[in-house]
Amino acid sequence: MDDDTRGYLDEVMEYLGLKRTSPGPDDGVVNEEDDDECVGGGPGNRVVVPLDDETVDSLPILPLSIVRSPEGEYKGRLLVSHGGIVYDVTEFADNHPGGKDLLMTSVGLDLGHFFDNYTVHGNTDKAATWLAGMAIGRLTEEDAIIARNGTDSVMHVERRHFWLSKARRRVVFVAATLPMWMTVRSCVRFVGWLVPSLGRMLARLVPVVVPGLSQGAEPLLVNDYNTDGEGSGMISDENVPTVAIIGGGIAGCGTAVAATIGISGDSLRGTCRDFRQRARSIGTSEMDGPSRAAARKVPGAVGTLWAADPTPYDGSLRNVLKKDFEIYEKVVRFSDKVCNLFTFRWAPWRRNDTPSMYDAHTNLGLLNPLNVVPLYSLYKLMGGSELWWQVVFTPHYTASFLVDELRPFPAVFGPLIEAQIPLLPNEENTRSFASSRSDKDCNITTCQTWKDAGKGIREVFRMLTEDIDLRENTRILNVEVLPNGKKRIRDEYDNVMDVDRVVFACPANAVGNIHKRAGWLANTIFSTLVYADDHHPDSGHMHAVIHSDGSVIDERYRDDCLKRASNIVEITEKSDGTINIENQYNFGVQTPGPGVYDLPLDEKPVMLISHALGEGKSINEKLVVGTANHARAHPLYSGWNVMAMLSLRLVQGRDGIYYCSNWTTPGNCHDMSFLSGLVCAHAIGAKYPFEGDREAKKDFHRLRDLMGI
Ligand code: HEM
Repeated sequence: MDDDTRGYLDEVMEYLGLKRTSPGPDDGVVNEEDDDECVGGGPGNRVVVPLDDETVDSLPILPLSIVRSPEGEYKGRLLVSHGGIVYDVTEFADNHPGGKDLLMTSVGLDLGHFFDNYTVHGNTDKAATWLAGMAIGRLTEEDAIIARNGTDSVMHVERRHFWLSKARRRVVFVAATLPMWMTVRSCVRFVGWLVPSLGRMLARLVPVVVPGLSQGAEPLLVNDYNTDGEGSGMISDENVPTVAIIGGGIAGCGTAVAATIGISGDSLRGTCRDFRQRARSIGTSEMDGPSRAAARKVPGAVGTLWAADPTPYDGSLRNVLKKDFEIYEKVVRFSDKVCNLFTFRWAPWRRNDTPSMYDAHTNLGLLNPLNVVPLYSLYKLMGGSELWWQVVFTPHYTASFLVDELRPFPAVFGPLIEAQIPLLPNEENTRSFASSRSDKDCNITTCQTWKDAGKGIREVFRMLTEDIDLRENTRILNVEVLPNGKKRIRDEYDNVMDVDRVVFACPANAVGNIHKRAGWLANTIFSTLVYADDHHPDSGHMHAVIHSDGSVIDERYRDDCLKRASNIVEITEKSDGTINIENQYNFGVQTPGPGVYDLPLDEKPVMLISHALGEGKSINEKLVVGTANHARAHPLYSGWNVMAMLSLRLVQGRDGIYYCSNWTTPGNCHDMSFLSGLVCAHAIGAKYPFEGDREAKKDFHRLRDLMGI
């Protein structure tokens, strides 16, 4: 890799918040230092707790059976082990930045597996030093090995689902009562419209939030902050209304931009404070470029597929698995018809509406059974083969969502995703044409804007965070509601700030430990959300390697793929009979920054982000720029998550606290997350900033409807 390319990759890495690190467990990087242990403190380091020999020797030896007590609790204490030392994490559980639910997953188990797969723990020395203060005993050498070897992803997933199923039992109850609460809210709003003071009083009596009327759920108005008493609308600097946004991903930026740009005159104005928990979410790896190739090496499904190109050719999987493609097409058509029926797409006033990701769950769409019936079940019911699902559907969309468990995706998802990242390309969802760069170019309709993404991402982030008091890499410890209605925010450096509204734009589990008084209902919702890592915590799709080693692509397709594919997916059968989905994001095509985009195709440097390398493959360590970890980045689009997302309206705005982010939307895309931020800002009093675009505004209102605010 030449210096320019390395410099550019470094810049992209820094910008995306990715780290130059040691790799994850299964990422195939040939790295002599892989086994070296170092104390937590650098990005991606293994977590080694700083306990000296004397302290370790003074710890009592405990039998493994104590750590591994049923459900992990020993006499009400939560115990874990790590490197042969036993830690009591009972008090820490309520302060764990990743949330109590995730920590509970590890109780009774060894932390090595968790720290390897949630590499955030090695980014600083916090986890290591905090653990040091919690050591209470040690295991014998044999027990330490048993503990480590006995903690794997199977055990992890089992435990995680034990806690998830507890939350699910509760959320079913909440979701079942949702229609009743929605009726109550509407009645109270109607009363509030007639007699505002009576509406406010009633809103205080019901246990769910009524937008605009419950305490804290009213929009902030400039006049409330008018200090000169003359009604001139002037705001003094001290008295300006403030909003704290916790989480600096695309959703947090959405709130920020609307709260600063979209607000003028008659509504909220003023500073907006963004506590960036991490600089991770902006521009992560969901970018889709012009097209995507897949080479499959699984018996019965040998062939290739240019996903955006329907043209039949010898060896195309469209021919090899023709029957399954036809079945899938029928499923999509069926789902489309049912969804259209519920969403009134057939009605004259909706005929010109553009397709929308938000439609499915709005208005009567809520009653559509395909919101909860999985697409997979319909496909299987209609005779589709497991092979096609594993070799075509899952890899194709894993490359988009970085979620390799797609069976829970609801059937409404079929037509929605076909409109955007089609497996069944046609004239409406794909354009195929000769571009100035290649006569073979195929473009997926939604993906053309990415051509300038390298430059664009920087510019977009700068613009979104303009005029904002930005605190990067600052953890928020606590949000407390004060008697005067203000929210007091305390960060890890003991800074304290009182604000009028708070917007959480971070992963669901993390909210609970920051907002300790969120209440039973909110906590039930936070606990229900299921993410990709809850199914496959150690799969290669949680760990990315950024590099320029083109040899990882089968040489038969290498040149073509590097020039024109946004993703390259290779599916192989592993020696244990399971299927491996290797995914390379081709950054050379996806986010070619200034100076790279315009290069002739055969002069472009190789810029790849690899996931789940196939057996026997490796990446030359010298060509590696860094790694990334996707834990807690990708919620699943599942019936459970839809239930939680729809129920969230019952707590949105309580005490002036709102929630946005991917888990508050039906799906997992940057545009939805961004819009969720705008929706929260709007509930707080900001105007929708893109008034001119009618279709976009319709989607904004659809998402408002879904989020219930
Ligand atoms: C009991 C031992 C654990 C300790 C001492 C611990 C400690 C920490 C610390 C210090 C952080 C913040 C890191 C930073 O700011 O640099 C963190 C974040 C996190 N932890 Fe843990 N952790 C533990 C267990 C777990 C487990 C078992 C999981 C997953 C199953 C987990 C998942 C997470 C996640 C996802 C975050 C990131 C939260 C966010 O940024 O939104 N942790 N943990």
